[in-house]
Amino acid sequence: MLGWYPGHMNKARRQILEALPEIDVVIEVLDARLPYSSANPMLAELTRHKPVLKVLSRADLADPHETREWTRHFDAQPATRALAVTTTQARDLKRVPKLCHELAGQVRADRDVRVMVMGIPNVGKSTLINGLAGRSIARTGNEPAVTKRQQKVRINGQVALIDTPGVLWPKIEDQASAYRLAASGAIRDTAIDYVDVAIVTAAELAKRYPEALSTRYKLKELPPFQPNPEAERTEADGDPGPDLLARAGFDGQAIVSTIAGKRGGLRAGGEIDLHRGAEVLLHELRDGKLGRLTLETPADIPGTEDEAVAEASSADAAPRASDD
Ligand SMILES: Nc1nc2c(ncn2[C@@H]2O[C@H](COP(=O)(O)OP(=O)(O)OP(=O)(O)O)[C@@H](O)[C@H]2O)c(=O)[nH]1
Repeated sequence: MLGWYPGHMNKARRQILEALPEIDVVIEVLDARLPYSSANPMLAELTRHKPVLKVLSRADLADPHETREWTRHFDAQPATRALAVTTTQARDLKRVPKLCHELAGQVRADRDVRVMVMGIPNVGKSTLINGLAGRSIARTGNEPAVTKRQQKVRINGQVALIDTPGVLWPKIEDQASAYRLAASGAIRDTAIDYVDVAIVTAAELAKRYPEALSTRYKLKELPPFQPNPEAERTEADGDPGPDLLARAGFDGQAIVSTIAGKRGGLRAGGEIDLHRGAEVLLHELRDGKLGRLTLETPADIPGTEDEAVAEASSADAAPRASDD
């Protein structure tokens, strides 16, 4: 999966290491809907543990309660502050220079605090740089990368910002993260089977936000279970494997199937086009049409005590997707 990234990894590492002596504070842009999975696991090591401002972008699409949990979680870490923003809104960015100053500390009182923005593709880095600069200096959207020399721009409040972001690869070594990244649109739709992503996401949403799902798609009754051929698949070709998918099986597939049935995916002869259901669910989720949702909480971070508790309680409770 995602053979694209390793080649870019070295380039990203080189670019960051070159800029590093210049940098006092790192701004790490994360997606507020998946702040764990949209992080790069090597960032702290790569930047030699420089102070970091975690900017949680797309706060407009995330669950405000969970966003508060995440900012609290990050604020409790050493040399770390967090700020949730709608990156496209300049007024949300006003606190950034002050927070960078606080993170840089006294030693930098004699000159500008030097800051570099880093993060995975499409997370909002350029939007943040342009918003902070008050003009368009970094490319946004899907324009191809053009190599150019990094320059510093002075932004409000004695902060000098490197105009080119450090593009890091996303964390893909863990299955749950890969699915969440795919659900959010952060990794290409061709990277993991599209229908699988929708099935796992539907089951997750049924656990975390059953009302949002049932309201949007009027899920009163689920269709009878259809065996999911995808769940039979064995782990191969670096595929994230069937575990999460198999677990998501019943509820996830039933939901995607119901959505397909209601939104133009019912074929002649009564056959259901799951791809259609997947398309509707994933597009609408990404567009915020299901409301403000967060796909993971600090308790979902693997290896935390909280995670063990969360796993146990979700296995006990395991609310059915038909909850209305
Ligand atoms: N709804 C919403 N959309 C945002 C937000 N921040 C960025 N976007 C959108 O997300 C898309 C990607 O933003 P970019 O700033 O280009 O992301 P990037 O990290 O620079 O992307 P790459 O150049 O691929 O590395 C754009 O369409 C932005 O308008 C936000 O806070 N809320």
